[in-house]
Amino acid sequence: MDKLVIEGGKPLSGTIVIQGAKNAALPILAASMLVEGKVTIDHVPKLLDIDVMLNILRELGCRAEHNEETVLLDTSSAHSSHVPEALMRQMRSSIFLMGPLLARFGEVTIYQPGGCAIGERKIDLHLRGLMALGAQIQEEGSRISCFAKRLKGAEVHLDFPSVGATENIMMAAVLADGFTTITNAAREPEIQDLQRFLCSMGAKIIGAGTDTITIEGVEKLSPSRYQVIPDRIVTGTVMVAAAATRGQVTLQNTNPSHLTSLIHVLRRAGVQITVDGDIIKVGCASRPKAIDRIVTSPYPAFPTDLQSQVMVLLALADGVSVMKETIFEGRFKHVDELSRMGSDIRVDLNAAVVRGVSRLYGATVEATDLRAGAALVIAGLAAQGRTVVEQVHHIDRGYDRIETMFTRLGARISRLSPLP
Ligand SMILES: CC(=O)N[C@H]1[C@@H](OP(=O)(O)OP(=O)(O)OC[C@H]2O[C@@H](n3ccc(=O)[nH]c3=O)[C@H](O)[C@@H]2O)O[C@H](CO)[C@@H](O)[C@@H]1O
Ligand SMILES: C=C(OP(=O)(O)O)C(=O)O
Repeated sequence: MDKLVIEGGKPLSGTIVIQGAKNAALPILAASMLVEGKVTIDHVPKLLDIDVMLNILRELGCRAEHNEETVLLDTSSAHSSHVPEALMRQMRSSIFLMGPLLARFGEVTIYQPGGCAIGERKIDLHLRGLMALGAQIQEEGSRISCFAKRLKGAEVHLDFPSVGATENIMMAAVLADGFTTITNAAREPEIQDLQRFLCSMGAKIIGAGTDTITIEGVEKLSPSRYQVIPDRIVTGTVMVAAAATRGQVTLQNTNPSHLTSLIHVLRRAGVQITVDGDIIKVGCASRPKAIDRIVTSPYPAFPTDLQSQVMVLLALADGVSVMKETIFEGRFKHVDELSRMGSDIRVDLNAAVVRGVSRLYGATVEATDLRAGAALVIAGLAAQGRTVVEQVHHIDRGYDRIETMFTRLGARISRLSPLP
């Protein structure tokens, strides 16, 4: 298992170009199964989760290459609608194959998806959405089989604005007969990106980015070339790292409008942020200020995927902050690890009370999930002394060589891999 070794205490400085968004690229790659032919997707980051998605697509019979940041897919040779359990279990996003395979083949067999242990993460909203479109679903243990000769447009109301369920239902409805309306849909930028990709192939969808999405089913889609949006969570991670190390960083290829809630929080903490087109500049010369209340909620509110990273900044802030996590019940696992580094954080149910300390100290810590791991890297960069972050494979799910990214900004960070 790889480890990251960080010699902390050095302010980050320099310029960085932000990678394409994992959470946009994954559903877009799955949605490519809706079309027969050659699809090109640009700005796809080199990540473990992307490798898993491409392996699943190959297993289904597609040809897939990932050169630099471009994925070339040929879906015309796809012959299977059965995703093997071992691949399903490698990540949560394997669930995105359900809607497209059902729409294309009239049947799909999948298994309960795997992924980081950040909560129970049911898939009931995905299944109920597909049933509303006319799918018959059989569940036997972790195996889930769905059938529908042709899906039929319907009104689907989500009890909770689930990102993945919204995307799965959109993808299934694109080739359904008639109109589908999704109400209480999630509004994340990645959903808008999926709509743009599907429309580039000839789908008829409006409303992504609002809570009502309307899809008019079409007979067939045509292959296209598409570029995914910048990763707002990686952007946010670098912004917080710049602030926590009291550095000065310029981020290129960002979409600041996707980060309004984070920018607001960082400015309240006293971090200087300037925005110019797709460039964000972050600077922090003095100790950040505490923030009395941050609550994670669906977009456009503060994202759960940045909760752990911002907690590191607040752990170093002047005063007491409170962070409430409302999306995933198991997303405070970084707290125990941060306490090894000298933080003072108490968790009470879904709230963390963070008493800022003037300094964190290097320690050996474990990345328990993707964003918890990113938070520990930020803590290591800001801390005095050496930090070793273990279980780096979690971080590799979402960051394209995080050590290279931070080395470019002057950090002293390297990866230790076990000898083969
Ligand atoms: C690949 C991707 O885009 N991942 C993101 C996506 O995950 P994901 O799509 O899995 O997140 P959801 O929005 O679906 O989940 C939010 C909440 O709804 C619950 N739920 C979800 C589906 C369902 O059928 N039943 C149910 O109860 C989940 O357990 C969770 O408590 O949105 C999350 C919330 O912004 C982000 O943290 C993830 O980074
Ligand atoms: C939780 C995340 O991703 P996933 O839904 O793929 O587990 C994340 O990106 O922080």
